[in-house]
Amino acid sequence: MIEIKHVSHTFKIGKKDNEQEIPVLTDVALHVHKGEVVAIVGKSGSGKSTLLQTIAGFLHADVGSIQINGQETMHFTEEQHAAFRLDNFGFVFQNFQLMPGLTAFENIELPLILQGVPSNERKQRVQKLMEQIGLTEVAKHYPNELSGGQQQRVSIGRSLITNPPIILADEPTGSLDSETEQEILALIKDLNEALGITFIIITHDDEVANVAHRRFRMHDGILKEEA
Ligand SMILES: Nc1ncnc2c1ncn2[C@@H]1O[C@H](COP(=O)(O)OP(=O)(O)OP(=O)(O)O)[C@@H](O)[C@H]1O
Repeated sequence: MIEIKHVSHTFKIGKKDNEQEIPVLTDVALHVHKGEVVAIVGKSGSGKSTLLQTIAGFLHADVGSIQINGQETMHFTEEQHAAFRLDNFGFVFQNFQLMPGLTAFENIELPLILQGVPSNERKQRVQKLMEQIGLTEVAKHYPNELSGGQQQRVSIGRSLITNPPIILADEPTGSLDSETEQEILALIKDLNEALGITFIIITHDDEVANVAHRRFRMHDGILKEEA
């Protein structure tokens, strides 16, 4: 499903005559099977988010190969990446990144509008998904009227509505208390088991990493699988 080989990336900062190089990914390899939950743990600044951005095509790594569903994405144009992302990935972030002026329902509906799905079909799909993930009661609420856990459910709903095979989650429970964290982890587990969705989860937290089938550790840009 995801096959990453020999991916390296160095950020260059400062002016040309005084350029500083920050190596962030070094010869990274990662193979994720369909239906797996994989956790990437590691200290702040170790390169976890950079790897996720590289997989999603928000950032172009200097070298290496990234194959997703059999397609090499390293040399995609921006347009190709954008189209590929919409079909293949859902994103979940620590700070939810919901649109404050849209209701829970409208936030989840948004990716379908971007995909050009007709209004009737959109409403049906959003309603069905909101029932599945326990959000019907808050459909008309705005993000600032929701608890952290509810906001993260909405953001998971938004990531799922286009039926992507892969969800990339960057610290999905990072802003939640431990009880709400457990709820969200249970939801991730259910979605993986019921729908076979593949998850790559970045986390600092061992509790979160425990839901994963396999765990990798990033240390100074080097990724290693842990036993
Ligand atoms: N756009 C950028 N330009 C220059 N350096 C960057 C850029 N983005 C990240 N870095 C640097 O790359 C390194 C890795 O950052 P990254 O965000 O991938 O780490 P992380 O493991 O995800 O950390 P955190 O858990 O704090 O998000 C850090 O030293 C960071 O300062």
